[in-house]
Amino acid sequence: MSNKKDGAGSTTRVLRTKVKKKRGLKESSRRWLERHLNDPYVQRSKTDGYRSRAAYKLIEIDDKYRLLKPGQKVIDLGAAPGGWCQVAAARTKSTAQAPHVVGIDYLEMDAVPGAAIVQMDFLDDAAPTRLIEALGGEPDIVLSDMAAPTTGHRRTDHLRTMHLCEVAADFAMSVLKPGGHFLTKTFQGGTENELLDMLKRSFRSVHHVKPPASRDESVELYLLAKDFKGRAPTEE
Ligand SMILES: C[S@@+](CC[C@H](N)C(=O)[O-])C[C@H]1O[C@@H](n2cnc3c(N)ncnc32)[C@H](O)[C@@H]1O
Repeated sequence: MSNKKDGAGSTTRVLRTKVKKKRGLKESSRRWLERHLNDPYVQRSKTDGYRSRAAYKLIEIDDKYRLLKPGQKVIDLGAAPGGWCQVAAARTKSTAQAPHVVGIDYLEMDAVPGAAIVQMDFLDDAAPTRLIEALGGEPDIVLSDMAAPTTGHRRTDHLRTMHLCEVAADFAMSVLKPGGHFLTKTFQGGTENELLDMLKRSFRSVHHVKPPASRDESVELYLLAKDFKGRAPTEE
């Protein structure tokens, strides 16, 4: 995959210029930028043409659990800048003309070949309908890498991201095909156990995953719920 086609290297160029200038950058920000730029996954993503190092988290999880298959329909929640969409589109590619991957983010992002992008807040009441319309049917897989913008207050950040995770789980259980899968970012500590119990009732296998690309020092974890049991038939 060429990074010239979709500008995967442009963010890094801007960051490198900032590090070089150093003046005006706080010490902690400068350290973060240096760590980011020296990160082997960041460097690999430039060579491989992925928009984000996050792409490798999905690649590693999918290589291990074999979720994505050609012809499947996928919804990617919190898609920008598009790394997961790139991986999902490549791994579900089939002869069908219609996009089989739909990503949503409130941030603007460049088009991803093989994926349709909906720019809106996933918490908007209209988002589920927009996503299903754009996909043209129910998904086989719902992915969520959504993270709330950080406030600096750890507990607040945790609660806000866990809320996104819970809304994503409700959405997945209301739209997935029987046998479908749900993968979501979550955080270590407390709340996710309630979510775990809810998912265990609806999926045949549920467990936490920490892919090697997720930094050891990060409290981030992924929750993988496989083989959706399906919804109870609605009463007439
Ligand atoms: C960690 S990034 C996702 C990276 C992406 N998986 C990739 O591979 O490029 C998290 C994204 O979640 C998005 N997000 C957070 N809350 C959201 C919401 N309520 N609706 C839509 N997107 C949201 C953020 O804008 C951000 O782009």
